[in-house]
Amino acid sequence: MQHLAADLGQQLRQTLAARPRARLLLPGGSSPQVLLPLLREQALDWPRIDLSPTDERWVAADDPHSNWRLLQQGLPHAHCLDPRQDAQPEAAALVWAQQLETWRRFDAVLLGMGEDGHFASLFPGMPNLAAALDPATPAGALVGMAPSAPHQRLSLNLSMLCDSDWLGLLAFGDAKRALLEATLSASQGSRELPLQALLDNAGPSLTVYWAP
Ligand SMILES: O=C1O[C@H](COP(=O)(O)O)[C@@H](O)[C@H](O)[C@H]1O
Repeated sequence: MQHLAADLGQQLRQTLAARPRARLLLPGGSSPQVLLPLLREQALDWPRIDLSPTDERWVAADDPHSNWRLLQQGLPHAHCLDPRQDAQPEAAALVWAQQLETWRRFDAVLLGMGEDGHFASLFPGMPNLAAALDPATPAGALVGMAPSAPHQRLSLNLSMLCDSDWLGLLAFGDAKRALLEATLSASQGSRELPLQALLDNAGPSLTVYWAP
């Protein structure tokens, strides 16, 4: 995890040496909980860093399940954009994506994954999954649906998430490792498993950070 924090820190420092602001996307869920304190210790001019979650659960901003809340509390000196840009999820997704449009191309995007092969809030079996994983779909955000509560989500699509100078995937535990290895050795082309689409599309530009 120290290695990941150092790599992200270096990428952000390089960006801030060249430009006024750096743009960073981080995952929510449980995985970043170990990373955030290490990242906060990096020598970075945090007020010049714009941060957004890769996806958000459709709950109140102060709900314990909120990814925005997790990031905002973990990196309090960064400027963390709340995806809840409207009272309705569809409109919120639209406005959130419009705001992120002004940030692209991102400087660093770190993704998390689930044992079911989802990343961000792009879950297997979701009705609008095929379009969300199609690299030909314009970069944007959508309303996602998780199989477990909280069900309703906002998520950036594959095109948006991969539009970054630095792309990482954080995974903990043996089950995620086994899924990654099986997916990497599977034949390319199937987009039924979101993770497969990510690995196919990102190719060698994606660095996987695994920890037990
Ligand atoms: O629901 C989510 O799941 C993934 C993976 O979460 P984890 O708890 O297994 O690390 C996460 O990347 C995503 O941001 C989150 O909303």
